[in-house]
Formats: sequence, structure tokens, C-alpha cells
Amino acid sequence: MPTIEFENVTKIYDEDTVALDDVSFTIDEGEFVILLGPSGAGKSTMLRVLNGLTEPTEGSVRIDGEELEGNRSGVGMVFQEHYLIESKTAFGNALSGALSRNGLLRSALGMHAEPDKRTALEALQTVGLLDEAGQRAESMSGGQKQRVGIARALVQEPEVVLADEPVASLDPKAARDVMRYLKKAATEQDLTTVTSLHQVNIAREFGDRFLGIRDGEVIFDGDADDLTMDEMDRIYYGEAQGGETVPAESPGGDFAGDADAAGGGGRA
Ligand SMILES: Nc1ncnc2c1ncn2[C@@H]1O[C@H](COP(=O)(O)OP(=O)(O)OP(=O)(O)O)[C@@H](O)[C@H]1O
Repeated sequence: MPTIEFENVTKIYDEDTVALDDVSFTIDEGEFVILLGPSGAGKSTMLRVLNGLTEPTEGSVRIDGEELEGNRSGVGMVFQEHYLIESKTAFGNALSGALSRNGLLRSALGMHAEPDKRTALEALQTVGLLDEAGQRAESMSGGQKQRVGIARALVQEPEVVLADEPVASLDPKAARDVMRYLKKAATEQDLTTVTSLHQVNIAREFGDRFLGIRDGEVIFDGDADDLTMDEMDRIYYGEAQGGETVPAESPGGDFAGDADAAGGGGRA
């Protein structure tokens, strides 16, 4: 049984905005899937629907065979903005991932169970920050903060991790580090992971499978070898741009670098 099932999902925000248009796909346990597509394609909406933060207008979403109703505790979320409490330590922030299990009052009173504390330390170890457990978030780099954000999601003990542009505000080295730790966590814990990314070159390094989204539809579904320049053009521009059909990783390819420019609609 696949972990994630999207069946004929449509999301209409208002009369004119069809963010997802009859989307169907399945994702198996342990797959590391990356969503690619220009700005406004529907990637965030897809993640929000998966997390139960947004209700589909039509269609159904199932996780482990269960219809999604409201926010699911088995789904951990990593955001572009890490939303850490700056005055808290890395450990305190990671531990806040246990909030959904412990309830607000116990958490506010700092009454965390020993297993939760152990889980938080293990999560910090997974993201390479055990030595920084006592460091306040405010004194950490952007990449370190995002890794604490991943640790916090892991403390939820999720089956599925969703990440919406988790490295958008980081330099390429920090972005790679964050993706490396996210992939490590997913592999070690056999997590099903769905991440939206604008940096195509980084996406290609880490993704097992790519869904190309355009105008609310999945127009590409394949692995890195299938993701040729023509396919990238189709995803970002709607049609092949007349270049050769070569893998997107080829040196000098338009998509060898950051695809933010592509998302803006113009060809650099
Ligand atoms: N809360 C909302 N209310 C109305 N329209 C929305 C809302 N959220 C998104 N949209 C619209 O739905 C469409 C899809 O947006 P979405 O944010 O899912 O795209 P995206 O691929 O994640 O874009 P980006 O890469 O810029 O984050 C866009 O036309 C957007 O303007």
C-alpha cells in the first residue's frame, strides 16, 4: 500500500484560482520526492493539502490508507522560515516538536517526559547538532536553524515529512548541508519525504523522484535521468525551448544553476 495517495484532487481558492487541477499520484513508503515548478504552480498548495492545513475542493488524500481529516500528527513539516523561538536553545526548540503529544500546558511548564528529551537529543544528533544542543537559536546560522527545524519535525516521530522550500533563503553550501541532513534523516528513519525546491541542481543531487507541477497539474513524474532539459523547459516554460535533449545536469545548461529566475518566467 502506498504511503501517500492523491486521488483526483482539485483545489480552487476562489472562482478564478484553480491551484490544483484534478491531481492524482501515489508515493511509496520511504520515497524522497521533490516537487519542481514555477512560482504559483501549486507546490505549496499540494504540501498544505497533504498536511491537512488546506482542504481540497474535490478529491481525496490518504496517508497510510486513511482519509486525511485535519492536521495529522504523523506528518512533520519543515518550513522555509524555520519559526524557531530565538531565545530558546536548539534542544528546547527540537523538544517543542513533542507538543502535539504532551499538550500545551505540560509543554509550557517544561514538563517533558524523559523519552521526549531523549528523542530530541537523538534528532539533534541526526542533523549533526548534538554539540550545539545548548546553544540559543538566535546565535545560530541560517543553515543550523533550519537543521533544528528538521530536528523539531523528527521529534514528532512522523511517518511523512513535508518541506516547503526548506533551503530557499540559504547560500548553496548551507542549502546542500540542510538537504544532506534531511536525506540522512529520511534514509535512517525510512521516512516518506516530499520537498518543494527551486534550486534544480540541488534537487537533482538529492531527489529519488521528481514531480513537475505546472498550472496546478503534474506534468512530469520521473527520476533524475528522465529530467532532461526538454522536460525542465516543459515544467518551467510550458514547452521545449528548442535546445538539445540533454540531461539538465550538463555543464552550461540553463538549469545548472538556481531556477529562481526560471520561476519568474524569463529565460536568463
Ligand atoms: N490562500 C490563498 N488564497 C488564494 N489564492 C491562493 C492562496 N494560496 C495560493 N493561492 C494561489 O494558488 C496558486 C498556487 O499557489 P502555490 O502557493 O501553491 O504555488 P507554488 O508553486 O507553491 O508557488 P511558489 O513557488 O511561489 O511558492 C497561485 O495562483 C496562488 O496565487
